[in-house]
Amino acid sequence: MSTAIAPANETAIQFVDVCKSFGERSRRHLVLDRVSFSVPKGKTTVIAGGSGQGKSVILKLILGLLRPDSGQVLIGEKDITTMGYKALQEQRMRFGVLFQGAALFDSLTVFENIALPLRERTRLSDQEIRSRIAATLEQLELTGHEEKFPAQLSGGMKKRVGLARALQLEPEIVLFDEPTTGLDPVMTREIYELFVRTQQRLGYTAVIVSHDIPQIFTLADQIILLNKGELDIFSDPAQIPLSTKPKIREFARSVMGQQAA
Ligand SMILES: Nc1ncnc2c1ncn2[C@@H]1O[C@H](COP(=O)(O)OP(=O)(O)OP(=O)(O)O)[C@@H](O)[C@H]1O
Repeated sequence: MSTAIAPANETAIQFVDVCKSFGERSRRHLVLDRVSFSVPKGKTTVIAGGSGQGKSVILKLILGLLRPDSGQVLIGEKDITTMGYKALQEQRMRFGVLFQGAALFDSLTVFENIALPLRERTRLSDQEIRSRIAATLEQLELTGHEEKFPAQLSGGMKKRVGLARALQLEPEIVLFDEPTTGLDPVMTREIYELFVRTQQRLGYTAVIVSHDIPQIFTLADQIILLNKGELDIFSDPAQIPLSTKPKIREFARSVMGQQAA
């Protein structure tokens, strides 16, 4: 459990004493045990931890797709755990989401894939859509690829198209679930650098669930490590190997290699 809570006006997301378990009483599996943390506005936060530690559960709680057993999940200053369906739907408009596979439509060009949320959710003219997409293509180094189909793109380009699409409705918060799955370490690093540059330029809040250690750690403003229902928060990756908790030091040794020496 951690209590590193920032002032509300600087906070995009806040978990307060959140418990989440699954299963019947006799076989109850406690995944999050009174977890508290804040995600600062306009920064990049990484959530890391071993398999099955609850990283995806946290993303689903943020999106209101799961409700906690107890505790509060605040987006800005609104507690979403008590919201009805309609309010939650409106709330989700504030989010952009980028999942593992980027979920592109194979039969649509890059341009049409990126235009999809604008066509479905806005009344922008074709001209406005074209100019908005041109700006995003440039930011994500995709200019010149707009008429290609997903099958013609490299893995890294697909991820960039996925982010371009997630950014079209100008979200305040972008959630990434293992966004570099399938990429080699060099490409992973490049993609994260581009993602963090884009986040800094546009100013949204990024929450990244990732196994890519240490590549992403050195780029993040905040790192949340999840371990057996508890979490630890670091603003500087160099502090991880210096933790007073033996389990965290062990984690640092096993995944951060020489950095932990
Ligand atoms: N809907 C659900 N019903 C029952 N158990 C669930 C459900 N969702 C998650 N869990 C359990 O909660 C635990 C955490 O799952 P979660 O998917 O958040 O892990 P993770 O940290 O994202 O792991 P990975 O890195 O392998 O994706 C797991 O034990 C999982 O089986």
